[in-house]
Amino acid sequence: MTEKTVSVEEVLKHNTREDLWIVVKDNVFDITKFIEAHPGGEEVLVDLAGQDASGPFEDVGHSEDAQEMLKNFHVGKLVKTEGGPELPTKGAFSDSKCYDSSQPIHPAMWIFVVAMIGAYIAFRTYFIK
Ligand code: HEM
Repeated sequence: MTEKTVSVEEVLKHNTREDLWIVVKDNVFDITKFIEAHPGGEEVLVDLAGQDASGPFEDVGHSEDAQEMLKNFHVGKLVKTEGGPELPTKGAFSDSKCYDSSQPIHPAMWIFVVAMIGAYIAFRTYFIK
């Protein structure tokens, strides 16, 4: 039996929470029914709907169980046509909603820390006799 093939155009259509396909390493998966059960949360998957999720999937360092699980949702092999549309991709952690440890701490965080220290000193000064 030959494996089913899926075009980029087809994947692009399944880009909503109610109808959610993603691509991992040139294989297409229909994960609509899985998103609620995903241990990493729904949003990261919805954010990648109709896209190539290979980068983020790899970055998380999913277990073998997770890779096995993927097979249950297999639709077919992705076929790209020359000159055709490209699948959007988040590439790596830094573009997705996943935490990116390579980014420096946001300046607003420092303001918050300084404000908390200031509040603590004020509290000690005025309320503790
Ligand atoms: C449809 C494909 C996916 C499947 C079947 C899947 C499955 C799983 C499973 C079973 C876990 C539990 C830990 C483990 O066994 O590795 C997990 C955790 C996680 N997944 Fe996925 N995942 C998928 C796609 C993604 C994508 C595209 C992202 C994007 C960033 C993602 C982000 C995460 C995160 C952040 C965790 C860690 C949750 C935690 O430990 O708190 N997953 N996933």
